[in-house]
Amino acid sequence: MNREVTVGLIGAGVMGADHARLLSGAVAGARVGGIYDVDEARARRVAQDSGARPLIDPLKLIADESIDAVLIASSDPTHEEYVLAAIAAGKPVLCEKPLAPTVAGCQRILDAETAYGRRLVTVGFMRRHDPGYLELKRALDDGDIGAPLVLHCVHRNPTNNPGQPSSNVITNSAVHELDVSRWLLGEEIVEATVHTPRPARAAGGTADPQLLILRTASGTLIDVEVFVNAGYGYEVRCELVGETGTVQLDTPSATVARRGGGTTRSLPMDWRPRFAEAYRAELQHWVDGARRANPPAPSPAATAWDGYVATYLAQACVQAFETGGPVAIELPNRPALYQP
Ligand SMILES: NC(=O)c1ccc[n+]([C@@H]2O[C@H](COP(=O)([O-])OP(=O)(O)OC[C@H]3O[C@@H](n4cnc5c(N)ncnc54)[C@H](O)[C@@H]3O)[C@@H](O)[C@H]2O)c1
Ligand SMILES: O[C@H]1[C@H](O)[C@@H](O)[C@H](O)[C@@H](O)[C@H]1O
Repeated sequence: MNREVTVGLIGAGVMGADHARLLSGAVAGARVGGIYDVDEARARRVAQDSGARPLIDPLKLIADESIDAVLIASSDPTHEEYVLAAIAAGKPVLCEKPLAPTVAGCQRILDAETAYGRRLVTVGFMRRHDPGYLELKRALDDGDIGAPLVLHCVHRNPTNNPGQPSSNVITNSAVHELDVSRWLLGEEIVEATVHTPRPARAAGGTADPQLLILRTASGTLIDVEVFVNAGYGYEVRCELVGETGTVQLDTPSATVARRGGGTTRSLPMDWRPRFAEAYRAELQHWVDGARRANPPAPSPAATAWDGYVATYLAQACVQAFETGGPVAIELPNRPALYQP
């Protein structure tokens, strides 16, 4: 296929609406053809804005002949059913993270894709397309800072479902660091411990913040402070410490104000402005892949295997949170379809 890719979108909430906006105005070679959301009014609104058709049956939308590729941005527990339907229809599918919230759900997706015999699934771990993270990876891979020793990560949201189960802080939020750390370092995480301070009052009973300490196979240590009810803004930090230097993400800010004897860099209040370029690049990369029979390699994009591993690691961290102890992690063998 070398023509325009017609995308079927499932989920028209915050992310679905943003993806529809990008596909319609900032990504070349794609259009949104149909949209489904259980909330019909939302689907209608986003469909109107992007010139798509609102549909009332998600499985028919996925199977529809006019739909070339499927984008899933519905809530976490609904991903599996839609990804499996896209694989059954033989269509490329970009699924927002997490691939599925349980390891068993991710396994069913791996089994279906392996039986299909070709990779169709991409997982929306968009940080792999962020210019800052790409530069960190380049610096490490080119030997600019020597061998990696420690990766410091901070992931803060102003507010995020106060009172949600404490495990969600890991499976829905820290899962980004679990994915991006193994991608950056190019090796697997083999041990996890989770520490919690006194919970923030704004978290409404959720254990938040949480401090994840992870160890990789070669002995690099990763610390992740994830604090999703931090109040003040949306912020993601990352510093990689190597044997001969360090490299750190800068927090992009459109302006710096100087007044009253100080400087102020503004922070966004959610992920969309912070990762705007990452979302755009992720979608462009996915659309380019869907248009060609053989997508360009190597690719930073996360496969179903990466989605499986992220959920596997998240579950190990939940176990570490619940037991208070270190949890040793041994991944199953990577199926042949996902060998590099
Ligand atoms: N990559 C990222 O940075 C990022 C950022 C935010 C959210 N996400 C992920 O994107 C997904 C959507 O998050 P959001 O922030 O847009 O949430 P949201 O609550 O704004 O939107 C979710 C939408 O899914 C719809 N929905 C619920 N059940 C459905 C079903 N069975 N079928 C179809 N639609 C259904 C809801 O009506 C809602 O409109 C989640 O999986 C989330 O984890 C990823
Ligand atoms: O679903 C969102 C999204 O993945 C964001 O990137 C993350 O910062 C939030 O914590 C999470 O709730």
